[in-house]
Amino acid sequence: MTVALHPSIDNGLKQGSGSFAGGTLVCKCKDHQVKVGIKGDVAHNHACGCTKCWKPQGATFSVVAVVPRQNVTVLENGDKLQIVDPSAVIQRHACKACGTHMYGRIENKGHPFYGLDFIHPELFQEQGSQAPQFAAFVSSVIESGVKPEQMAGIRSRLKEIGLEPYDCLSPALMDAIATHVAKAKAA
Ligand SMILES: N[C@@H](CCC(=O)N[C@@H](CSCO)C(=O)NCC(=O)O)C(=O)O
Ligand SMILES: [Zn+2]
Ligand SMILES: [Zn+2]
Repeated sequence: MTVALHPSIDNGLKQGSGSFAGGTLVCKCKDHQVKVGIKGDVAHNHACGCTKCWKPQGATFSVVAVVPRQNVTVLENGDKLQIVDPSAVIQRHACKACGTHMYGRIENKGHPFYGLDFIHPELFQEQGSQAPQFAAFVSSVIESGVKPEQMAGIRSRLKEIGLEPYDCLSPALMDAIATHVAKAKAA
């Protein structure tokens, strides 16, 4: 049986159009849905195995990307949003009714990713946003109940669909974090 990762990638990656102009993220409620407008395409889209990112029912990984925070606007039913864990680095604003995370915001101005919000592109009502580029925090799925002996199958399935598995972030993002830290230390 094929290893299930996430419904939006289990049948292979759907490449982005390369000219996605933005769209609307919609929560899973049947009515009074929370809607969040996003300007422009997403960046650094990835499958994330961490325990904190929102995943649809039954998924092992989330699919999460970043956008500049100024490109994110709550359009409808923002009164249904609440912060999942105010002490977390990424403050995830979730729909109180259905639990879907609509955007995650970093408020710490010293954080390497300050200025970027985390969103789940599968919630776009439009097609064409950037496809996932890699898989992050892969070993962390064990914290959600995956057995260590399942990891070889998970990593090989990720590679098969074109997502290089990393146990933290991708080398490009780890380099960006280290560059930020080095500059902060030098200042
Ligand atoms: N093993 C932990 C890892 C959690 C973690 O560090 N997650 C990252 C990536 S989230 C999107 O890529 C992170 O930056 N978290 C900050 C936060 O969640 O506030 C686990 O699985 O819980
Ligand atoms: Zn909802
Ligand atoms: Zn995560």
